[in-house]
Amino acid sequence: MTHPGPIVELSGVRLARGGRTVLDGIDLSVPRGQVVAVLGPSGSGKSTLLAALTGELEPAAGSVRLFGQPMPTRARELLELRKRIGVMLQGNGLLTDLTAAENVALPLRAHTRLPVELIERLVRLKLHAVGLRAAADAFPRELSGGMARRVALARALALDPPLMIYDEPLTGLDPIASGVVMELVRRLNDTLGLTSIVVTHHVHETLPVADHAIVIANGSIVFSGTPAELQATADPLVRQFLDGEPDGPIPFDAVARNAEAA
Ligand SMILES: Nc1ncnc2c1ncn2[C@@H]1O[C@H](COP(=O)(O)OP(=O)(O)OP(=O)(O)O)[C@@H](O)[C@H]1O
Repeated sequence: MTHPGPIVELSGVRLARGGRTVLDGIDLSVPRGQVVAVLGPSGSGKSTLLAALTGELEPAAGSVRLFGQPMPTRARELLELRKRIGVMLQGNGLLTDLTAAENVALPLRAHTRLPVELIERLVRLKLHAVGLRAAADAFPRELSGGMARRVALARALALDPPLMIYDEPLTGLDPIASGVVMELVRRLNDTLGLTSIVVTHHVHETLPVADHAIVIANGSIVFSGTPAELQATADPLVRQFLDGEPDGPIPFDAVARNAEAA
């Protein structure tokens, strides 16, 4: 099921929440093998974009194509497609009364009929891939924040999805753990032949491992280019976001103002 074109392709996409347009005119093409950073300030619509990528939110206009196919609308086809997308959600989402290995085994138990021994072997391989084979029997509370995040990563990889989507993978992590997780995102992408989309406001931790970056703000994509181009941009809107300045073209109370305009 390989195809030569982009893994993800959004064209003229408009996304609305609660009857209000959150993003409009979104064009995005993610070639196979790339790590793409989707950046933007809080409330800019990153989670909304992510929901469109997983088929959870149907665009109000435009088209979303994954693996060269239009996003299915039928529930059954959507479910099949989702098995090909590994999503690591904000926070860990690990079940606290299950061990690391049992957490990683969950998608395999839910979506395959593989024999128990094979599942155990696959789980060991996934934990090894994130450098945590020794932690297989540990419960989430016994792991550091960074280790728990890596277990969540192993679980997202359990079904060998060709596309990985990370939603704020660094929330709550210290700089060292953040570096480890982002290095891992890059290494797994390259060694397993994946394509990765990292949705985050952690610009400085993410750019070093990204091939391409887009910035969303004020309802659209305001920058698209390489990390080096992003660092060098003079665009005041993008600079305000990169430099973390409270005053500038992005209103400080963007969410409240948008709500008023609705
Ligand atoms: N279910 C919803 N109904 C109405 N408005 C919504 C809904 N979900 C999100 N919004 C609005 O859409 C806008 C974008 O929200 P979104 O969560 O996509 O932003 P974000 O960039 O992911 O923010 P954060 O970084 O804080 O998670 C916000 O103004 C938010 O209030």
